Amino acid sequence: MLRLDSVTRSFGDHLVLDRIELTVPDGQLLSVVGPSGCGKSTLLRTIAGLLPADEGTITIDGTPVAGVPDRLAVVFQDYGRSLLPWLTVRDNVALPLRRRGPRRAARHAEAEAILERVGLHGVARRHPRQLSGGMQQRVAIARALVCRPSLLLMDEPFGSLDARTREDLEDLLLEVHRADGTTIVFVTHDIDESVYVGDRVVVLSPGPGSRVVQDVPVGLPGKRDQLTTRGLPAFVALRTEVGRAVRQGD
Ligand SMILES: Nc1ncnc2c1ncn2[C@@H]1O[C@H](COP(=O)(O)OP(=O)(O)OP(=O)(O)O)[C@@H](O)[C@H]1O
Repeated sequence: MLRLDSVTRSFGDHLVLDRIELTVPDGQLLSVVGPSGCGKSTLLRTIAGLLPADEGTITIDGTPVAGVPDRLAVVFQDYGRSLLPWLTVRDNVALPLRRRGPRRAARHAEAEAILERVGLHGVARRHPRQLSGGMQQRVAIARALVCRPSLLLMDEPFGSLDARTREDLEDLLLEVHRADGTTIVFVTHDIDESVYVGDRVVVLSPGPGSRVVQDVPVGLPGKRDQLTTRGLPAFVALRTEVGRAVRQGD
Protein backbone atom coordinates (compact mmCIF):
# COMPACT_ATOMS: atom_id res chain seq x y z
CA MET A 1 0.00 0.00 0.00
CA LEU A 2 1.17 3.49 -0.89
CA ARG A 3 0.38 6.13 1.68
CA LEU A 4 0.93 9.88 1.71
CA ASP A 5 0.48 11.68 5.01
CA SER A 6 0.29 15.45 4.92
CA VAL A 7 2.87 15.74 2.11
CA THR A 8 3.94 19.32 1.48
CA ARG A 9 6.38 20.60 -1.10
CA SER A 10 7.40 24.12 -2.15
CA PHE A 11 9.85 25.56 -4.65
CA GLY A 12 11.30 28.60 -2.93
CA ASP A 13 8.28 30.48 -1.59
CA HIS A 14 5.92 28.88 -4.12
CA LEU A 15 3.81 26.29 -2.28
CA VAL A 16 2.94 23.46 -4.71
CA LEU A 17 1.64 20.55 -2.63
CA ASP A 18 -0.24 21.41 0.53
CA ARG A 19 -0.67 18.58 3.04
CA ILE A 20 -1.64 15.90 0.51
CA GLU A 21 -3.38 12.88 2.04
CA LEU A 22 -3.68 9.82 -0.15
CA THR A 23 -3.82 6.07 0.28
CA VAL A 24 -3.52 3.75 -2.71
CA PRO A 25 -4.32 0.09 -1.98
CA ASP A 26 -2.26 -2.64 -3.66
CA GLY A 27 -3.36 -3.37 -7.19
CA GLN A 28 -5.29 -0.16 -7.71
CA LEU A 29 -4.92 1.99 -10.82
CA LEU A 30 -5.29 5.51 -9.53
CA SER A 31 -5.68 8.38 -11.99
CA VAL A 32 -4.61 11.84 -10.86
CA VAL A 33 -6.04 14.87 -12.67
CA GLY A 34 -5.97 18.59 -12.05
CA PRO A 35 -5.48 21.89 -13.83
CA SER A 36 -2.22 22.60 -15.60
CA GLY A 37 0.56 23.53 -13.20
CA CYS A 38 -1.27 22.32 -10.08
CA GLY A 39 1.55 19.97 -9.10
CA LYS A 40 0.75 16.56 -10.61
CA SER A 41 4.31 15.95 -11.79
CA THR A 42 5.69 17.25 -8.52
CA LEU A 43 3.47 14.77 -6.68
CA LEU A 44 4.69 11.89 -8.85
CA ARG A 45 8.35 12.86 -8.53
CA THR A 46 7.94 13.08 -4.77
CA ILE A 47 6.40 9.59 -4.61
CA ALA A 48 9.25 8.32 -6.83
CA GLY A 49 11.81 9.58 -4.33
CA LEU A 50 13.26 11.93 -6.97
CA LEU A 51 12.21 15.00 -5.01
CA PRO A 52 12.09 15.08 -1.20
CA ALA A 53 8.93 16.28 0.54
CA ASP A 54 9.42 19.32 2.78
CA GLU A 55 6.99 17.92 5.29
CA GLY A 56 4.89 14.82 5.74
CA THR A 57 5.68 11.20 4.99
CA ILE A 58 5.34 8.79 2.10
CA THR A 59 5.39 5.09 2.86
CA ILE A 60 5.26 2.03 0.65
CA ASP A 61 4.09 -1.03 2.56
CA GLY A 62 4.89 0.83 5.76
CA THR A 63 8.48 1.73 4.77
CA PRO A 64 9.22 5.45 4.41
CA VAL A 65 10.38 6.47 0.93
CA ALA A 66 13.95 7.74 1.03
CA GLY A 67 15.51 7.79 -2.43
CA VAL A 68 14.12 5.78 -5.33
CA PRO A 69 12.40 2.69 -3.91
CA ASP A 70 13.12 -0.82 -5.16
CA ARG A 71 10.60 -2.26 -7.58
CA LEU A 72 9.37 1.17 -8.57
CA ALA A 73 9.29 2.22 -12.22
CA VAL A 74 8.40 5.53 -13.83
CA VAL A 75 7.22 6.31 -17.37
CA PHE A 76 7.40 9.93 -18.47
CA GLN A 77 5.64 11.71 -21.32
CA ASP A 78 8.87 12.49 -23.09
CA TYR A 79 9.89 9.08 -24.46
CA GLY A 80 12.36 10.83 -26.79
CA ARG A 81 14.45 11.85 -23.82
CA SER A 82 13.91 8.84 -21.59
CA LEU A 83 15.31 6.28 -24.05
CA LEU A 84 19.05 6.21 -24.67
CA PRO A 85 19.52 6.89 -28.40
CA TRP A 86 22.89 5.08 -28.70
CA LEU A 87 21.49 1.80 -27.36
CA THR A 88 19.36 -0.64 -29.31
CA VAL A 89 15.75 -1.10 -28.28
CA ARG A 90 16.68 -4.40 -26.61
CA ASP A 91 19.52 -2.83 -24.62
CA ASN A 92 17.28 0.05 -23.53
CA VAL A 93 14.73 -2.42 -22.20
CA ALA A 94 17.41 -4.61 -20.59
CA LEU A 95 19.09 -1.66 -18.86
CA PRO A 96 17.33 -1.94 -15.48
CA LEU A 97 18.28 -5.64 -15.33
CA ARG A 98 21.99 -4.86 -15.32
CA ARG A 99 21.98 -3.97 -11.65
CA ARG A 100 20.32 -7.25 -10.83
CA GLY A 101 23.05 -9.34 -12.31
CA PRO A 102 21.53 -11.85 -14.78
CA ARG A 103 23.93 -12.69 -17.60
CA ARG A 104 23.79 -10.82 -20.88
CA ALA A 105 22.00 -13.58 -22.78
CA ALA A 106 19.36 -13.90 -20.05
CA ARG A 107 18.88 -10.13 -19.99
CA HIS A 108 18.37 -10.09 -23.73
CA ALA A 109 15.91 -12.96 -23.62
CA GLU A 110 13.91 -11.22 -20.93
CA ALA A 111 13.91 -7.91 -22.80
CA GLU A 112 12.72 -9.62 -25.98
CA ALA A 113 9.90 -11.38 -24.13
CA ILE A 114 8.69 -8.07 -22.68
CA LEU A 115 8.91 -6.39 -26.09
CA GLU A 116 6.64 -9.09 -27.52
CA ARG A 117 4.27 -8.55 -24.65
CA VAL A 118 3.88 -4.85 -25.38
CA GLY A 119 3.21 -5.65 -29.02
CA LEU A 120 6.63 -4.87 -30.52
CA HIS A 121 7.85 -7.56 -32.87
CA GLY A 122 11.14 -7.61 -34.74
CA VAL A 123 12.45 -4.26 -33.48
CA ALA A 124 14.84 -5.44 -30.76
CA ARG A 125 17.98 -4.59 -32.73
CA ARG A 126 16.79 -1.23 -33.98
CA HIS A 127 17.54 2.10 -32.36
CA PRO A 128 14.81 4.26 -30.79
CA ARG A 129 14.99 6.94 -33.50
CA GLN A 130 14.00 4.34 -36.10
CA LEU A 131 10.62 3.87 -34.38
CA SER A 132 7.44 5.95 -34.33
CA GLY A 133 6.52 7.90 -31.20
CA GLY A 134 3.95 5.28 -30.18
CA MET A 135 6.48 2.49 -30.60
CA GLN A 136 9.08 4.40 -28.58
CA GLN A 137 6.58 4.82 -25.77
CA ARG A 138 5.91 1.06 -25.91
CA VAL A 139 9.67 0.57 -25.48
CA ALA A 140 9.61 2.87 -22.44
CA ILE A 141 6.71 0.85 -21.01
CA ALA A 142 8.58 -2.40 -21.68
CA ARG A 143 11.60 -1.02 -19.84
CA ALA A 144 9.39 -0.07 -16.90
CA LEU A 145 7.87 -3.56 -16.78
CA VAL A 146 11.06 -5.55 -17.14
CA CYS A 147 11.81 -5.39 -13.41
CA ARG A 148 8.25 -6.41 -12.55
CA PRO A 149 7.56 -3.26 -10.54
CA SER A 150 5.14 -3.39 -7.65
CA LEU A 151 4.49 0.33 -8.13
CA LEU A 152 4.35 1.98 -11.55
CA LEU A 153 4.20 5.77 -11.83
CA MET A 154 3.16 7.29 -15.15
CA ASP A 155 3.36 11.02 -15.88
CA GLU A 156 1.12 11.92 -18.85
CA PRO A 157 2.61 8.95 -20.68
CA PHE A 158 0.35 9.22 -23.72
CA GLY A 159 0.07 13.02 -23.81
CA SER A 160 2.10 13.53 -26.96
CA LEU A 161 0.69 10.67 -29.03
CA ASP A 162 -2.00 10.79 -31.71
CA ALA A 163 -5.52 9.77 -30.69
CA ARG A 164 -5.48 6.24 -32.13
CA THR A 165 -2.06 5.35 -30.72
CA ARG A 166 -3.12 6.76 -27.41
CA GLU A 167 -6.18 4.50 -27.30
CA ASP A 168 -4.06 1.47 -28.16
CA LEU A 169 -1.63 2.25 -25.36
CA GLU A 170 -4.45 2.88 -22.86
CA ASP A 171 -5.70 -0.62 -23.70
CA LEU A 172 -2.21 -2.06 -23.37
CA LEU A 173 -1.93 -0.48 -19.94
CA LEU A 174 -5.28 -1.94 -18.86
CA GLU A 175 -4.21 -5.36 -20.10
CA VAL A 176 -0.93 -5.23 -18.18
CA HIS A 177 -2.72 -3.98 -15.10
CA ARG A 178 -5.29 -6.77 -15.27
CA ALA A 179 -2.67 -9.45 -15.79
CA ASP A 180 -0.07 -8.30 -13.23
CA GLY A 181 -2.16 -6.47 -10.63
CA THR A 182 0.52 -3.76 -10.41
CA THR A 183 -0.33 -0.68 -8.37
CA ILE A 184 -0.30 2.26 -10.79
CA VAL A 185 -0.46 6.02 -10.27
CA PHE A 186 -1.38 7.56 -13.62
CA VAL A 187 -1.15 11.33 -14.06
CA THR A 188 -3.08 12.86 -16.94
CA HIS A 189 -4.74 16.15 -17.79
CA ASP A 190 -7.29 14.29 -19.93
CA ILE A 191 -10.49 13.74 -17.96
CA ASP A 192 -11.89 11.02 -20.28
CA GLU A 193 -8.62 9.13 -20.12
CA SER A 194 -8.52 9.35 -16.31
CA VAL A 195 -11.92 7.66 -16.11
CA TYR A 196 -11.28 5.14 -18.90
CA VAL A 197 -8.10 3.70 -17.35
CA GLY A 198 -8.77 4.35 -13.66
CA ASP A 199 -10.19 2.25 -10.84
CA ARG A 200 -10.39 5.59 -9.06
CA VAL A 201 -9.74 9.24 -9.93
CA VAL A 202 -8.44 11.90 -7.56
CA VAL A 203 -8.68 15.55 -8.51
CA LEU A 204 -6.13 18.10 -7.31
CA SER A 205 -7.08 21.73 -6.79
CA PRO A 206 -5.25 24.43 -8.73
CA GLY A 207 -2.10 25.82 -7.17
CA PRO A 208 -0.64 27.38 -5.28
CA GLY A 209 -1.04 24.85 -2.53
CA SER A 210 -2.81 21.94 -4.24
CA ARG A 211 -4.87 19.52 -2.21
CA VAL A 212 -7.06 16.54 -3.06
CA VAL A 213 -10.50 18.04 -3.70
CA GLN A 214 -12.37 15.06 -5.09
CA ASP A 215 -11.94 11.31 -4.80
CA VAL A 216 -14.09 9.37 -7.26
CA PRO A 217 -14.36 5.56 -7.36
CA VAL A 218 -14.79 4.35 -10.95
CA GLY A 219 -17.31 1.55 -10.79
CA LEU A 220 -17.02 0.60 -14.47
CA PRO A 221 -16.60 -3.02 -15.55
CA GLY A 222 -12.98 -4.23 -15.31
CA LYS A 223 -12.94 -5.29 -18.96
CA ARG A 224 -13.18 -2.05 -20.90
CA ASP A 225 -13.31 -1.23 -24.54
CA GLN A 226 -12.87 2.10 -26.22
CA LEU A 227 -16.25 2.22 -27.94
CA THR A 228 -18.57 0.44 -25.52
CA THR A 229 -17.15 1.79 -22.26
CA ARG A 230 -16.98 5.40 -23.41
CA GLY A 231 -20.61 5.20 -24.50
CA LEU A 232 -21.93 3.90 -21.16
CA PRO A 233 -24.14 6.33 -19.22
CA ALA A 234 -22.02 5.57 -16.14
CA PHE A 235 -18.89 6.67 -18.04
CA VAL A 236 -20.52 9.91 -19.13
CA ALA A 237 -21.69 10.59 -15.57
CA LEU A 238 -18.19 9.99 -14.15
CA ARG A 239 -16.59 12.18 -16.78
CA THR A 240 -19.01 14.97 -15.90
CA GLU A 241 -18.34 14.57 -12.18
CA VAL A 242 -14.55 14.66 -12.60
CA GLY A 243 -14.73 17.50 -15.15
CA ARG A 244 -16.84 19.56 -12.79
CA ALA A 245 -14.40 19.03 -9.92
CA VAL A 246 -11.45 20.08 -12.09
CA ARG A 247 -13.28 23.17 -13.30
CA GLN A 248 -14.62 24.15 -9.89
CA GLY A 249 -11.16 25.04 -8.72
CA ASP A 250 -10.37 27.18 -11.77
N1 LIG B 1 12.14 22.27 -10.31
C1 LIG B 1 11.29 23.27 -10.14
N2 LIG B 1 11.70 24.48 -9.70
C2 LIG B 1 10.82 25.50 -9.51
N3 LIG B 1 9.48 25.40 -9.72
C3 LIG B 1 9.03 24.23 -10.17
C4 LIG B 1 9.88 23.09 -10.40
N4 LIG B 1 9.12 22.05 -10.83
C5 LIG B 1 7.85 22.52 -10.87
N5 LIG B 1 7.79 23.80 -10.48
C6 LIG B 1 6.56 24.62 -10.36
O1 LIG B 1 5.64 23.90 -9.57
C7 LIG B 1 4.32 24.04 -10.07
C8 LIG B 1 3.75 22.66 -10.35
O2 LIG B 1 4.43 22.07 -11.45
P1 LIG B 1 4.09 20.61 -11.97
O3 LIG B 1 4.93 20.36 -13.17
O4 LIG B 1 4.19 19.65 -10.85
O5 LIG B 1 2.55 20.77 -12.38
P2 LIG B 1 1.64 19.83 -13.31
O6 LIG B 1 0.30 19.78 -12.67
O7 LIG B 1 2.34 18.53 -13.54
O8 LIG B 1 1.62 20.68 -14.64
P3 LIG B 1 1.17 20.25 -16.14
O9 LIG B 1 -0.22 19.74 -16.06
O10 LIG B 1 1.24 21.54 -16.89
O11 LIG B 1 2.17 19.23 -16.59
C9 LIG B 1 4.41 24.93 -11.29
O12 LIG B 1 4.09 26.24 -10.90
C10 LIG B 1 5.86 24.83 -11.70
O13 LIG B 1 6.29 26.01 -12.34
